[in-house]
Amino acid sequence: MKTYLVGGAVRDRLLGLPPGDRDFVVVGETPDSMLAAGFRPVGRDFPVFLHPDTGEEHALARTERKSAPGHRGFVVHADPSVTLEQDLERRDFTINAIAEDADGNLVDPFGGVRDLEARVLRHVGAAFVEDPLRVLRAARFMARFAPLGFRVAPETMALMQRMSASGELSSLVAERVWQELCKALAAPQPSAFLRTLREADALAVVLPEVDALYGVPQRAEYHPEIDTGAHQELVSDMAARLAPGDTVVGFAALTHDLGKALTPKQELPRHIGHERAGVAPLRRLCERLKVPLEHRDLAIIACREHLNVHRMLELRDETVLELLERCDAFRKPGRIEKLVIACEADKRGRLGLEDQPYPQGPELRRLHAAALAVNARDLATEGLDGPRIGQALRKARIAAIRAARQS
Ligand SMILES: Nc1ccn([C@@H]2O[C@H](COP(=O)(O)OP(=O)(O)OP(=O)(O)O)[C@@H](O)[C@H]2O)c(=O)n1
Repeated sequence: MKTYLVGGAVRDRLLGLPPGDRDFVVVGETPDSMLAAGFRPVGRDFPVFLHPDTGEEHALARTERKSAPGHRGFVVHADPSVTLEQDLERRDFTINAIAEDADGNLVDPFGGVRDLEARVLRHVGAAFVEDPLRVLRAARFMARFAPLGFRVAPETMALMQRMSASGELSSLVAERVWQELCKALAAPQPSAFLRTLREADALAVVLPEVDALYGVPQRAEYHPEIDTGAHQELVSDMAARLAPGDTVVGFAALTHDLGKALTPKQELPRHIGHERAGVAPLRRLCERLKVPLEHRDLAIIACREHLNVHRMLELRDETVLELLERCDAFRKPGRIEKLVIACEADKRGRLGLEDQPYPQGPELRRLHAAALAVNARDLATEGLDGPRIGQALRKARIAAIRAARQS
């Protein structure tokens, strides 16, 4: 059986990055011969099989990689006469179209190694347009590789712009768009995802709520020299630095200021009420992309509460308790930590404040712990019951917060 390692595993090893999943391409086989060799099929539309021992994915060489409406992946036709080169020719980027045989020899007909060395993301050929998701893939590869010095080749960017103009991006299914956004948020530089999509005229199609922040001025005392769009880029990169790989924090950081596109664009914008105004566009985005509940819930809390967290040190004890209650922190303990990191990214994602500490974080955690130390069971043993327990619990928790503040 002629089997080659392809795609991300070869690319990442050549870049000296830690190896991820290994994908293989198999030449000259049919679904029946794969089954006869003990491989297990994956799904119905994909001629992909799992190795009986390693469980690694082996795809039959194919000449079509179209995404079809309603399909999560490709509609493909396996054909044993398809050569390795024909398969590689239909792939997205030259750096993803390098194959390696079992002896470690590279097969690189489209100059992938040269482009890796030159740090260029270049499409392989005309088949690039077969899958509009590739515009988003380019952007998420930039989120990962821009810190290594990568740029998109001008001819590839021109092609991406034509793909955006064709209107095909709006046919992408939500799950595929969300998956690329998530991979970008898990990468070291999510801002490169946003910038690449903007340059390709695609951000307004796939994330119009995020795109709407560009051109909206920031509050003068923050950084008047950049707009709200640039602020969300800085905040997203800071979140990736503070919580690497945490897409729940990353999504909250990205979307916390969506309301600023809706608050009046005065000469000295103060964006009063943007934290409440942002919830509606955020919910719309989450519904459209079928964002998982964990991501959605934290993003809504961060959107609504980020100003309260910033003001935390000045808040009254009652207001601190309300903030903690609104965060649902008593039921989901990890959430307060993530909220604090998203808010810290907001604060430190401002020019000149990158290395400043964020005292609200440790303080909020400390008060949260003090409030949590009081529980309803303690009060029940004091003979209280029913609605009076709720009131007493509130009072006792406010007292605990007050005591912790003074200690
Ligand atoms: N729309 C797509 C999706 C995938 N591929 C090809 O299939 C390979 C595997 O895809 P995937 O696992 O999504 O990406 P990787 O490149 O492996 O990157 P990573 O694992 O880092 O996500 C890619 O390298 C690329 O050659 C493609 O050409 N077009």
